[in-house]
Amino acid sequence: MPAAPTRSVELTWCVVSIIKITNKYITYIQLSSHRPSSVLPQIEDYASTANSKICIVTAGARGSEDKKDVIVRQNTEIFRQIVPQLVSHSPNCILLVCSYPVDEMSFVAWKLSKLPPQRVIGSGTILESARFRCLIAQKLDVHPDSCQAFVIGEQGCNSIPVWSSVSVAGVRLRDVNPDLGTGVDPEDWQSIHKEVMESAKEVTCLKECGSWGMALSVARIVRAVLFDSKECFAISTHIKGCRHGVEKDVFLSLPCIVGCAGVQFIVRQHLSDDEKDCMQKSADRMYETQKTLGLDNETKVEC
Ligand SMILES: NC(=O)c1ccc[n+]([C@@H]2O[C@H](COP(=O)([O-])OP(=O)(O)OC[C@H]3O[C@@H](n4cnc5c(N)ncnc54)[C@H](O)[C@@H]3O)[C@@H](O)[C@H]2O)c1
Repeated sequence: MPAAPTRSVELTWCVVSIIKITNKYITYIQLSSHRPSSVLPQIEDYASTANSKICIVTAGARGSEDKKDVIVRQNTEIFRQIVPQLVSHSPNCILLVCSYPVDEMSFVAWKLSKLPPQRVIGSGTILESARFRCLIAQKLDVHPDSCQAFVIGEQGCNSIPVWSSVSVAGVRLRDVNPDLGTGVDPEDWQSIHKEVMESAKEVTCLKECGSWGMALSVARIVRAVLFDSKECFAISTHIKGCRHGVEKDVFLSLPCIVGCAGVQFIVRQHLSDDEKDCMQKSADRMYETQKTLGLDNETKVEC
């Protein structure tokens, strides 16, 4: 693996570095950097991206994550410049969105691209889910691969840990501890979700860069698409009508089977009433933000 630059490590750079060494078969990766760099090729001419199987969009405005509404509007303008051009040259591509805030930007990319919803994927809560599994595994002293656990919904502080389905080797932990993940749990499993949300800051503090974990997650999604592996990831997807009561055109994370067609299907987890309620609240928040983006008149794609 190439040595990490000491300053200003962009997500694009990390994704490309990881994919280069793990995957020989990628035909093209969309790079978003405008910044002159000896490492990142610059794309001025979108024709050079023609017939990509997968286009990864990491372009985004810099700004405080507290000002999410401002960033959504700025990034929507950036996506207007990028997405239609990309898709016109690669009409059969899978569009993989990483830009913040990923759920809103996946919706924007879907609207602007006019692609079928299963071909627009947001990186969503894939990294949170990996960290969640890891911390649960540490507490139980088992390998993370032996733990099934997902963080779903909205990426960030409103994400939802699905305590109701956490299991090890098919044993649901709620069957062992019915209070698992609740406020009255004597074992305080709830604090693990807090740790997941704080871990991004901690990683950035310790490593001076938080992009490598995200880049590894993106590389896993890319591999699943290119090798049609049908792996299951918590990624941001169009969730309307997915049986959790959400009837709005919004993108939120749910466990999805990923293959060459993008999201092959959404896994229908049995959520508790509280978890469904949180999904609905996130969907309502998304919908309110989306209404302000002026995308309502874009051509609607049938789901
Ligand atoms: N770093 C992470 O761990 C991480 C994780 C998840 C999501 N994200 C999100 O992914 C995005 C990229 O992260 P980053 O750390 O690389 O940020 P960054 O600010 O270093 O990179 C953003 C890139 O977008 C480019 N850009 C801006 N406007 C553009 C336009 N109109 N056309 C083409 N390119 C344009 C910039 O030149 C820059 O290269 C951000 O939105 C970030 O919030 C980052």
